[in-house]
Amino acid sequence: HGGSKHWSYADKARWASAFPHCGGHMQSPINIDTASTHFDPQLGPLLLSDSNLPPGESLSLRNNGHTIVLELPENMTVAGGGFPQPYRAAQLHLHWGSKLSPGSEHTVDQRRYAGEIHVVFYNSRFRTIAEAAGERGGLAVLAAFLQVGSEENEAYEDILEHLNDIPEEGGSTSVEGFDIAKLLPESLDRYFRYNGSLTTPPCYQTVNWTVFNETVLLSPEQISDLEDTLWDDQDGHLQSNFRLPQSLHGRKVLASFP
Ligand SMILES: NS(=O)(=O)c1c(F)c(F)c(SCCc2ccc(C(=O)O)cc2)c(F)c1NC1CCCCCCC1
Ligand SMILES: [Zn+2]
Repeated sequence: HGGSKHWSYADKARWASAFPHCGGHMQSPINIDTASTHFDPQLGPLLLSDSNLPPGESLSLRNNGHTIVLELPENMTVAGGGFPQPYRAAQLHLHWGSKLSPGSEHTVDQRRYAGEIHVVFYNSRFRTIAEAAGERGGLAVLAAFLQVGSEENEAYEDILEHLNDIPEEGGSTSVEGFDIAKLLPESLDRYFRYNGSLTTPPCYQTVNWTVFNETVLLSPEQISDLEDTLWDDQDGHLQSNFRLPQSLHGRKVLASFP
């Protein structure tokens, strides 16, 4: 992944020179202007299967210098939601900000949330994610906004309690299986949908994006754990790992709700 060439969020203006797709016309993230979205009744609820991973199953959690990545079993799938075929789970990772400013990737009516979870899937008609990542409709990412609430979020704690094991880039640890669905909003039937890209190099324009309308609440301590515990590959705090909104270039954003 990530290619051999080095990149960082500090030099995101130069990504397109090293990774041509990053200069394309179907890039992510975007600002979602709710007044301009189009209701599409074909966009039914998303159906997650086999997301309740048994505690005996251990998952790898890794600090790759850009985010923390939790590997997911490929028998976990998502279907419905207007997808042509079921998609298999690959990994999930997070985007966050710093104490000074929030760090979601997508914005809604120019509002940026504290953070964002991305659950990455690949189209089951491909054998591997590497193959799917290069094909139109190959990837599907489910995105939900993280907001600061009053209660500790137990599902997120199953991940965040391990951050101290992986402060440095390249660090990895194992996490006991839990219900991955609990990391997403309760209702999977209200979401925005558009065609876009990976939000980091190589920026492949092969992602079917789903951005849930309902947000997920974490405690203030959980958000600050995420902001203050990890280091990137330049010996700086791993913070504000989000790309700025990209132009729609005429793309339509659909909504599963009126
Ligand atoms: N928002 S996103 O989905 O575009 C995204 C990011 F914003 C990301 F920041 C990332 S992490 C950066 C890419 C990367 C770097 C190193 C390693 C490794 O050492 O294992 C792995 C990956 C990241 F991994 C992803 N998603 C990956 C994109 C890279 C490969 C394609 C398939 C998995 C999805
Ligand atoms: Zn992401």
